[in-house]
Amino acid sequence: MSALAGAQVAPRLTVCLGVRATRPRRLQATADATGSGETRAEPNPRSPPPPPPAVGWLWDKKSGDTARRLAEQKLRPKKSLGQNFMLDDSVLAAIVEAAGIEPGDLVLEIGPGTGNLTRHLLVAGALVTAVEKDYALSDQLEAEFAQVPELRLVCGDILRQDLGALLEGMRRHPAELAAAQAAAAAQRQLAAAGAGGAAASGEVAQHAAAASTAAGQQQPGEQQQAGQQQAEQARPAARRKVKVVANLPYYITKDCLLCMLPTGADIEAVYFMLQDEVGVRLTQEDPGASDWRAMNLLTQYYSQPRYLFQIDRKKYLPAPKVHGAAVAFDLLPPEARLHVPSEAEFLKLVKKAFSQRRKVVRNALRPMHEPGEVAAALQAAGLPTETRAQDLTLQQFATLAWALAKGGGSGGSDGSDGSSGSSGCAVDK
Ligand SMILES: C[S@@+](CC[C@H](N)C(=O)[O-])C[C@H]1O[C@@H](n2cnc3c(N)ncnc32)[C@H](O)[C@@H]1O
Repeated sequence: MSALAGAQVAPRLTVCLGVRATRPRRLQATADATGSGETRAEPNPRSPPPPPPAVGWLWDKKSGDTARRLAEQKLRPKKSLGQNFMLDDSVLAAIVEAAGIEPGDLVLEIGPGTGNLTRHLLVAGALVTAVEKDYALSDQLEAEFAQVPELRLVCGDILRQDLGALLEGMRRHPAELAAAQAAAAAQRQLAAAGAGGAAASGEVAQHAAAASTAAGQQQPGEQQQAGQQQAEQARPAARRKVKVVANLPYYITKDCLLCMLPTGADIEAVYFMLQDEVGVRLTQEDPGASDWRAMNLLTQYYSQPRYLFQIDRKKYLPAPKVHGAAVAFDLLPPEARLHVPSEAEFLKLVKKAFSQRRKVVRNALRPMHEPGEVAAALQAAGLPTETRAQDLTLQQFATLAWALAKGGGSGGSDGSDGSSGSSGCAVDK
């Protein structure tokens, strides 16, 4: 049974994890998830068109004013948490547009902060799970979005989450939401039927019970709309991939990428706002530059990175020393990755080759492989024996790995596919 199935209303699910003690989940009653006083699924076909989505009422320019809201709440940006808040709504809108967010999309947001990006995601129709480490901000969000079941808030450190479990929970969200919405609709009907006599309320009560367990039988008009919604949201949920969207605290950029990049089986794409310099470096295609590093190879192995746009540093509060950038990483599912003898050994080989950048590869790979063995493999791969790591493309590294595997070195195939799976930080840092 879903976590919300027993509730007769549509509460927002808050999960508190991390160093602070887990607080009891708060189930807050509301007769109307939109907060507008209207219902979202009117059974009467002559009723006015359906009102805007649940977060519509939250959305206004003023509430998007990050600087004012921080001041009102007496919250100072914390440097230790990489808090550089985005002040420009058009930047947030642009990244949501670039991510192609559509109604029902499952989105993981890292560091929602004041909820400014979160709002854009919700208005685009996403079902958002947001992980915020700052408890002061998290509490604020919790209060503000209490009536918005489309948002699930996790208070904790993204790097300490079990990513696999988090993603699994996100897949259950549409079904839980549909059940909660149906239960809320039933609750409204129950209230409306209060004056309608015992027979009618008996019927509705029966309906409420059914709806609260599995979004079950409903009244005709509502049944159609809720049914459609449920079908759209719940049916493909088991297979639906997640998008990650974040104005990332710069200090966790690399760790977040190491966690997320290998999850192409579960995550479709990652859209990060990060330091411009990092964005430029990670999206360069060819080797040769002094800033071509193991991280470039790893990024290319797991994804197709795309530089989207630069973000002026003055658009952040406080303004950091350097400009930002929006970058997309389209994650490759395991079957679409470059074929290598063993994924784990391949990544070890790349890391080792870059560990002593001044050395040629055949010396840098010691003691993993003897220089003579590497020289022979380089020759077999059609590469000069004086090759340095920063000269090699991903494909050339793969060719070298195959040549070494055939030569029987310790870094060769271990017979496994080396898949790092889809949960947690499986990449060896
Ligand atoms: C750059 S701010 C972005 C805030 C907001 N999304 C915006 O665009 O203005 C980074 C946010 O990530 C939060 N944060 C920092 N470290 C985190 C971590 N390890 N896990 C989750 N959130 C974190 C900060 O508290 C802050 O709210």
